[in-house]
Amino acid sequence: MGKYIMSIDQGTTSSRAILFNQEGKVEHIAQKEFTQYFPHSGWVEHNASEIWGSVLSVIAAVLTESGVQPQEIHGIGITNQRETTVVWNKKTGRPIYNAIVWQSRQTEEVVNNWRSEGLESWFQEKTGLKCDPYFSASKVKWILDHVEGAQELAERDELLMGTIDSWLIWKLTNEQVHATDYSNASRTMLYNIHDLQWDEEICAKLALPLSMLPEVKESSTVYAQTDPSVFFGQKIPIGGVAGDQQAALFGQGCTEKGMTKNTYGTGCFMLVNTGEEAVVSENGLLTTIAWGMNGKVQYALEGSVFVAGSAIQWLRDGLRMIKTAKDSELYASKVDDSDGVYVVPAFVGLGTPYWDSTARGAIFGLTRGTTKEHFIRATLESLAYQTKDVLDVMEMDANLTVETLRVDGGAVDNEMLMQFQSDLLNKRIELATINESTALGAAYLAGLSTGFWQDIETIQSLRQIKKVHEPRMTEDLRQAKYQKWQKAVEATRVFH
Ligand SMILES: Nc1ncnc2c1ncn2[C@@H]1O[C@H](COP(=O)(O)OP(=O)(O)O)[C@@H](O)[C@H]1O
Ligand SMILES: O=P(O)(O)OC[C@H](O)CO
Repeated sequence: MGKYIMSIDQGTTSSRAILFNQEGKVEHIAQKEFTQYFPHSGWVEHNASEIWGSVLSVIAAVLTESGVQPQEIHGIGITNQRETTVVWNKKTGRPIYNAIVWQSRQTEEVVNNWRSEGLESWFQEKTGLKCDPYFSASKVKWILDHVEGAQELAERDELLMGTIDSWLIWKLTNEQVHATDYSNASRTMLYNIHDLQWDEEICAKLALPLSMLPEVKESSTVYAQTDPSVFFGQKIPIGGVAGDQQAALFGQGCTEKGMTKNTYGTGCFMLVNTGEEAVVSENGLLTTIAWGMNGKVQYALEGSVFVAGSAIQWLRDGLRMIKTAKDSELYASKVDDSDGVYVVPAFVGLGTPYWDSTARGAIFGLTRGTTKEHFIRATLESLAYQTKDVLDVMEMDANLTVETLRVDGGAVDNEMLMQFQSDLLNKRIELATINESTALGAAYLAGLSTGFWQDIETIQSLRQIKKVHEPRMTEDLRQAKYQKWQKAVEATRVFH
């Protein structure tokens, strides 16, 4: 048995390869950023070949830098930015257009047409998703409509499509295997999450030949062996695949119904495990597949905050108020509160529960006494307020009370923010020793299918808690602060 599981974490701005040992600890990490293309306002694209190059280079780097031999890798887990869509030519193996990224709004018109045809609930009932450019369906449609000859090639069975996991599996197997997992399929808006099949009616509506779509497999199963010509002379099983937020849910050990995690990265993504029930949301949450394993599928409800850590980047790069994201805590801790200042960072609209793409950022409550410290604190607090917006509707829709929120992502090292989060939610906040929940989740999925770890109980026993925050705020203060936030959001939304 090999000594390590390698996770390939293909994110929106960088690719990472991480080696985990049998205790679930990080042995080594290599990371590489790649180019973001913004061809027009609101468009975001990636070069899928460059992504593949970045993945190969981090695999090489993690092995060279750690001195681990390729034959010591027991299995590979893949986790990825979700929804981002690649269409490639089966014969040449080359993408016919850039990958259209989940953040891109270039397919707004496609989606508007569907909305005006009244198809929103039709899509939602089948896929659990909102009719939005965020998901893959409008992206693949756009590529087929805009790339010359693409529709004909698709009909001649010469094109394949996939999310980034599929693209990487295809490349790692030297263009032999075209597959994806349940969690990624459930973000395409093409997959029927109840029947567990590509939805033929949706594909017909989009004129999308079913032959373009990958085979959907369990998240923890052996997909294929890597081809020795691409993976350093070795055949290594690809044993686990999941979209990054679902992988983080698994990595956080949220394997039982009601367990919830929130990831504080560029945006925030909160998922609650709803077990074998696909709960339908009344409040703008998405119903999605958490993972499929051992012949069963588990579902989750998901809420998204579009701007979270990126608001801190804005303080750093746009306003130049801080030099590093970490400095935000230093300044914010110099004051007891934001002195009535509220920042609503709706830079690209608002996600759950508002789904208001027209809203833009706003600041309230400024006085002559407002200082930089108050402003920074208010911006940090906005991450916590937006998280409360999501958690409140999540508890309502899932009909449960979340006792503990498990957190991960770049911003959780900020103790001021995490304490404020605990105070505002009136809940216990838990940080695990390993903050790499996404990569860890993919490693666990791969390790379970390849016998590196025996069962879910084994991996649960590996989880160690680094820090806990307990609520300390009075109920009156909590309510007063949150009501003010709600007013700020309301006011933001009427400004156009
Ligand atoms: N100490 C901190 N306080 C607040 N935000 C932070 C802190 N450290 C990092 N961040 C934010 O976290 C984000 C990076 O987290 P990460 O999980 O790597 O994001 P992603 O995976 O979305 O790229 C950045 O947006 C950064 O501004
Ligand atoms: O790559 P990340 O961490 O920004 O995650 C992106 C999400 O999967 C989008 O749905």
